[in-house]
Order: sequence, then C-alpha cells, then structure tokens
Amino acid sequence: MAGRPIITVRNLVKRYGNFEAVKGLNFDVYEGEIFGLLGPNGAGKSTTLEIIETLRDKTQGEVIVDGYNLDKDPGEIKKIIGVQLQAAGYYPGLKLTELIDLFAGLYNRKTDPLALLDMVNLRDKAKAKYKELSGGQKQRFSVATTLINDPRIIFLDEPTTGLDPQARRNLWDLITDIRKKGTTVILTTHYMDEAEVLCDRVAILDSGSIIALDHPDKLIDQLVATGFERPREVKKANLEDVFIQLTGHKLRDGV
Ligand SMILES: Nc1ncnc2c1ncn2[C@@H]1O[C@H](COP(=O)(O)OP(=O)(O)OP(=O)(O)O)[C@@H](O)[C@H]1O
Repeated sequence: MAGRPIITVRNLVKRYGNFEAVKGLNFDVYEGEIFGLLGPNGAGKSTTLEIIETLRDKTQGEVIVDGYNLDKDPGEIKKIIGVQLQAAGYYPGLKLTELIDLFAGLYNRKTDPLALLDMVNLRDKAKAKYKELSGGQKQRFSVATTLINDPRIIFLDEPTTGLDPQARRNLWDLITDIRKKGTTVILTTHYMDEAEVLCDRVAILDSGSIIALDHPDKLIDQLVATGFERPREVKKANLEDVFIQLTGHKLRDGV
C-alpha cells in the first residue's frame, strides 16, 4: 500500500518504574490501510495503542498523527480518532440509541443512530439495552461507537476475542467495509488467521520491540525462503470448516 503515513512513531519508549514495556519503537501506519499489531501477552501492544490514542503518557519518543504532534496537539488527535471502549465503558441500562446520542453529545456531533446501527447490523436492537446484547452484538456496537465522530483512524484492541466463528467473520467484513470508506484501521489481535485475512501490514512485537514488520504474505514468503516447510495438511478441511458448514454462515445472535 503506497499511502502517505498517517501515523508516525519514532523511538517510542514506555517505562513503568524500572520496567521498560516499550523499547524504542519505530513504525509508520499508512493512510487507508489496516495495520495489525501482533505479539504475545505482555509484548506492549495495548501500551503502544493507548499512547497513540492519547490515553497513556509515553516516557520518550515522538508520535505524529495526521500531522499533529502528540506532545503539542493531543486535543486535535482526539478529534480525528475513534477508540473502542471496553465493555465497562457503556452504561448497561441505556438503550443503544441513547448511548449513541450520549457519545455524539460528548463529541458535539449530530449523528443518525439508526444509520449507524444499520452499518453494524443492529438496527433491530435499537431499543435494546446494552446489557441485553450478546457478546458479538456488543463487539459490533463498540465498533459502531468508534465511528460516531467520523474519524480518520480507528483503533480496535482485540475486536474479535471471544466471538464465535460466524461473528468473527461478520466483524472482519465490517472492518473491511470501514476501510473501504477510507478510514485507516489499526488493530491488535492474537489470531494469526485474522491478521492474514484482514491486515495489509503487520508489526510483530516481542518484549517491547518490533521483530518483524511487513505484509503478511511477504513475512510468510521470507519464512518459506529459509527452507521452512509446514507439515503437510492431509485433510482438505478443518474443524472450523465443519462448524461453519453445519451451523451456516449466518450470525446467530439476532443479526
Ligand atoms: N500500568 C502498568 N503498570 C505496570 N506495568 C504495566 C502497566 N500496564 C502494562 N504493564 C506491563 O507492560 C507490559 C506490556 O503490557 P501491554 O498491556 O501493553 O501488553 P499487550 O501486548 O497488550 O499484552 P496482551 O496481549 O496480554 O493484552 C506487560 O509486562 C505489562 O505487565
């Protein structure tokens, strides 16, 4: 993807006391791409995202988001990004339309809640309370709320964790649709199949450092070029294929 960098991170360091969780990261995210941050538990993915999102202080380094320097213009950065809240961020007893109106008010924006719910296949749940949604519906709703301020970039931290195979695929489609509309997406995931399907480029973090950064295909090709060969798959399908064939492609949680 030959876009211009919309996020530039240089020599980013984060220390918690004496512990260095992020050790001098350098990377760019290009406008219009889906960029994945991968890595084992504790690698520093959430810390890095939260620093760029202006939610966590950095120790050192420079972060530029769409031309705005994090040190000088965090308020401008907040205006152009969409951040996914954890479930605890939503009042459980409010209806979905009320929650959207509430967030729109915080952003000082006018939004059509039903149009937004349409995007994430939740129009028929407009009058439902947040606490009445299934896990997949909650995830879709939280992605919808990242779009309320019409952001240039959205941040998704493990958006499909805990979802069933249909709900995961549905969320992949949603993320792809959001990108098609020109929004840049930066996400973390522990699912390598998800990163392979969704991400234009991925950075693999380990113990606070980037150990690889490229297109998923290129990283795979590089590994194959070393002589690595996966044990041959004897079966032409896997258990997930069985599951999807048996239970269908449709979402089960009320669509
Ligand atoms: N507030 C904090 N105080 C001290 N240490 C912290 C704090 N937040 C995170 N850490 C540590 O920093 C390291 C990176 O944590 P981070 O949450 O960024 O990792 P992660 O890659 O997102 O992990 P996971 O995949 O488990 O979500 C971990 O060792 C973690 O224990």
